[in-house]
Amino acid sequence: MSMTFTVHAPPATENVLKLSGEPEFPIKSIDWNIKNLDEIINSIKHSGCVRVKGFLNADEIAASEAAVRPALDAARYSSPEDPTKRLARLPQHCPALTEKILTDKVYLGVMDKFLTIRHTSWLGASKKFQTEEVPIVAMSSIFEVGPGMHAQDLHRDDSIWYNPFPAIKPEEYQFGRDVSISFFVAGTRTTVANGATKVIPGSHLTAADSQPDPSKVVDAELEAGDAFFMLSSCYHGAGANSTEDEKRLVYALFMQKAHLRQEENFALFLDHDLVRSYPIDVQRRLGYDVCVPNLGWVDHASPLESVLKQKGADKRNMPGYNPVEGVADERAKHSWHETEAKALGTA
Ligand SMILES: O=C(O)CCC(=O)C(=O)O
Ligand SMILES: [Fe+2]
Repeated sequence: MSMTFTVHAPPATENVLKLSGEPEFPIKSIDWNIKNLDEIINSIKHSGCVRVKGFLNADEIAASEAAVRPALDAARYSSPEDPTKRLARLPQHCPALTEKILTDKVYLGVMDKFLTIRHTSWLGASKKFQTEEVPIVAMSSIFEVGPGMHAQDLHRDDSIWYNPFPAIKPEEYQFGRDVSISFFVAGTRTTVANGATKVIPGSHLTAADSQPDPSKVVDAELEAGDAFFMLSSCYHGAGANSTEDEKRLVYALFMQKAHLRQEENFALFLDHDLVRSYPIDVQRRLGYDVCVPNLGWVDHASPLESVLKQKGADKRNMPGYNPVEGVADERAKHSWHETEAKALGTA
């Protein structure tokens, strides 16, 4: 969640956990190139966050910055007290980075593991009806934090979804508890001095309404090109940029469960031709498909078909709301374009 706070966080006691040997909730650093995702997934389950090394190579770091630089330079600070530039719409400002992230096997593998939703219900007494949906993008952001920027208050990015969760022990963590994962990619090196994100590892295990303990804050410093996964229930906040002249550039692309309202309202703003220029699976992840069985439709069809006019893109078994085999209705015998679109004169 993008937040600008004028109230300063209480002074943080940095890295206190490191004083007594191995911290209970370490922020592990894991190579992007790993074959098996378990280490990343288990680290996130346990500590709430993990650093992943080398997500972008030097060329990709430079190309991403070149893509966003004109818009960043044109943006203004909202006030002298807030020397941070924040751009929304990463899919518009930086399509190559957006596509790289949204097709990356590690990114999707982690997101799908924590945020896939499953549901069972019944149609009548005999037809069991099971659905499953992968997560979609929650929000995107490009932020460049300038010298003099104050620290953010510690916060949870997922408070926007009213998710109520009780306090648990690390071994009690169940997939499904979290509704969103925050994901940052460092465009420049992030350090304590230039305001690297401050995180309370392990705070995802505390109850939703519990206060953060600033004495447990750890600095999640990153090299340029590194990425940082963090459960959105983890308390965190930008550090203060106390440098004379360093700007901290970070890209964010968060994911959320697909049945919740998207944090960033892409559909009301992104140009349809821009969205269509992405591979269809990326379009789905951007939220331009229905969440099965039937959430988010337009004209009773997936927006991929009815809005973006991509014939045959509706991935559901049937275009009408009737996803159970053997209970087809009349509409299900035809594709959306053969029926509704013709009637509307849009086919
Ligand atoms: O600047 C950062 O490192 C974190 C920003 C953040 O947490 C937010 O804007 O919600
Ligand atoms: Fe945040």
